[in-house]
Amino acid sequence: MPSIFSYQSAEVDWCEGNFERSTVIAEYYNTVNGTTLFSLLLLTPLNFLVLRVLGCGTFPELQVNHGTFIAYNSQLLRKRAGVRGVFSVYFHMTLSYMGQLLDELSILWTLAVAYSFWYPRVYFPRCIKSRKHFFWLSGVTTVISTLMSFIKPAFNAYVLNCIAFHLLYLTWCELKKCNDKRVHRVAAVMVVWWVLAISSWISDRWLCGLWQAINFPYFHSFWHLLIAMSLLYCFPLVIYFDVNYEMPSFKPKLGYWPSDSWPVVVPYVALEEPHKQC
Ligand SMILES: CCCCCCCC/C=C\CCCCCCCC(=O)N[C@@H](CO)[C@H](O)/C=C/CCCCCCCCCCCCC
Ligand SMILES: [Ca+2]
Ligand SMILES: [Zn+2]
Repeated sequence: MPSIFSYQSAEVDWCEGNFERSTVIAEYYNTVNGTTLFSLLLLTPLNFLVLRVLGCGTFPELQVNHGTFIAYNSQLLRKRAGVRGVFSVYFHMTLSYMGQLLDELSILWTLAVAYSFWYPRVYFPRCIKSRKHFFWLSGVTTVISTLMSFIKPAFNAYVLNCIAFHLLYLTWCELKKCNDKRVHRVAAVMVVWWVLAISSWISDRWLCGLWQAINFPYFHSFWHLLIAMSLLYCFPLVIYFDVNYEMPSFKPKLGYWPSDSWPVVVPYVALEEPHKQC
């Protein structure tokens, strides 16, 4: 009976050929590209710097508290996503059962933390009266989901991917109430990257025979890059709406680094004088 740590003991094997480029790395390109989530960590200090230079200068009395708060939120989101990248790399390097579970459970728990902290109160179920109650609901749901994930691990990734549809619905609800064109642009770009990402993920799982026939089985490695780009636009949106709900006296503004005119930009949250648009 192979150990749960054994190479290729996972219930899932991606399209890329195994051990083609290394004797210790099962899926070379999936492993290398699995590190893209770390890149999100590198962008956090930039976001913090921008908040201090462009945003919080107008609220010197809160420079430490408020700028740190938003940067902290953004950093927490990106740090959780960055740590996630470790398990994805281990999973593709070994294709082990433990690697698969660590990868999927870390996504589940990262989503649980993100929902617990940043799910808008206006969408709480009627029976939930406070953020503390929502924490408990999220915790219980996550523990039950964790136990259920051992039943049929091959289904876990499909269930996790369905959470993106709920995020799309939340985004749509928020955009209906918001007339800030920059928010709509960031949301649109986030969705485009996600559509490309999920198309690559599904393509790798369901059309592997076709891609192997033309010797191009790399769509899952594209998924890692594309979902990281989608998250890069998702995080500032989450922080933007969180500030609107939780700090109504401030007006967050989405900025683009290096500048609006560049074709590929890094979105960030800055602070503006307090007046409402969304
Ligand atoms: C108010 C709620 C705020 C939620 C903010 C969203 C926080 C997202 C945090 C973590 C998601 C990490 C997803 C990256 C997965 C990388 C690892 C990976 O690729 N694993 C695969 C195997 O290598 C595995 O097959 C994939 C499993 C499913 C991933 C499910 C991701 C769902 C969430 C995606 C969020 C996209 C944002 C855009 C939504 C339109
Ligand atoms: Ca493979
Ligand atoms: Zn992967």
